[in-house]
Amino acid sequence: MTVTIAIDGPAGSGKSSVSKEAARRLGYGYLDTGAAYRALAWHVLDLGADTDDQGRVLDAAEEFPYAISLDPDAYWVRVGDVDVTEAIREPRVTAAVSGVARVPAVRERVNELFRALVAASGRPGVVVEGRDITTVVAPDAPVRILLTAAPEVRAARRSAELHTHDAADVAAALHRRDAADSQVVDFLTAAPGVSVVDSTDLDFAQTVAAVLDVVAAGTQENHDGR
Ligand SMILES: Nc1ncnc2c1ncn2[C@@H]1O[C@H](COP(=O)(O)OP(=O)(O)OP(=O)(O)O)[C@@H](O)[C@H]1O
Ligand SMILES: Nc1ccn([C@@H]2O[C@H](COP(=O)(O)O)[C@@H](O)[C@H]2O)c(=O)n1
Repeated sequence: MTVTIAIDGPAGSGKSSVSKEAARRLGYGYLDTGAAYRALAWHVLDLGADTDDQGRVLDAAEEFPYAISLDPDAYWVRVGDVDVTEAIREPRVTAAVSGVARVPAVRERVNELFRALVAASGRPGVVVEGRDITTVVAPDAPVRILLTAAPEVRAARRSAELHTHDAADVAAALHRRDAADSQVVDFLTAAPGVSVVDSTDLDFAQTVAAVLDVVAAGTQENHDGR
């Protein structure tokens, strides 16, 4: 059976970069669940529809030819024949994604897809990151982590990444998205049994090491049957 390492957290907390590196070190797959919501938002926009129109979003989700790589060294995302790996990070998609993610029937569909992708991964384990992995997608995972950092630190990291954009605009967009997303799922407080890794005062390497420590403890505990 494939081991699931579940990691949740707010925008810019380091989920993707830290999960990808942890997956490499463990020899596991890496599943970015936010990419499915982003790709669906891209698809709805590509169809010329409004991402706030729940009926159109659901229709689009039913005809959604989505594919994603679970290889942490060869990451790609596709909708049909189109490689959308870069396009789903564009600000217009980021601004629209919360509208798509708040449709309950869409969430049920993609959650089934995530579980199927993990089961079919052919890897000993998969690091799955998102917002509701520890609570909804894989509440029974042997390792569940809430990766967090102070809001101003997350905003600064994201704006260092998007250095062509105004820092205040980047911070405002990040906080707006967290506010919208947290109305749908709670990724700001750890559910019972979920370990918190706070990277506010950690650099990237220290954060990866902290996550791997939790993984080692959790998988050992599971192995011992505790
Ligand atoms: N501990 C850390 N110290 C310094 N920089 C970090 C740390 N963790 C992550 N970063 C950097 O912060 C930025 C945001 O990280 P990342 O994209 O992984 O966050 P995320 O939680 O996946 O965000 P989103 O949910 O918006 O996709 C990246 O540039 C990443 O390299
Ligand atoms: N498990 C998840 C993962 C993501 N979302 C939504 O997708 C958006 C993009 O996620 P990123 O991790 O790529 O930033 C995010 O803002 C959420 O709206 C989700 O609902 N559940």
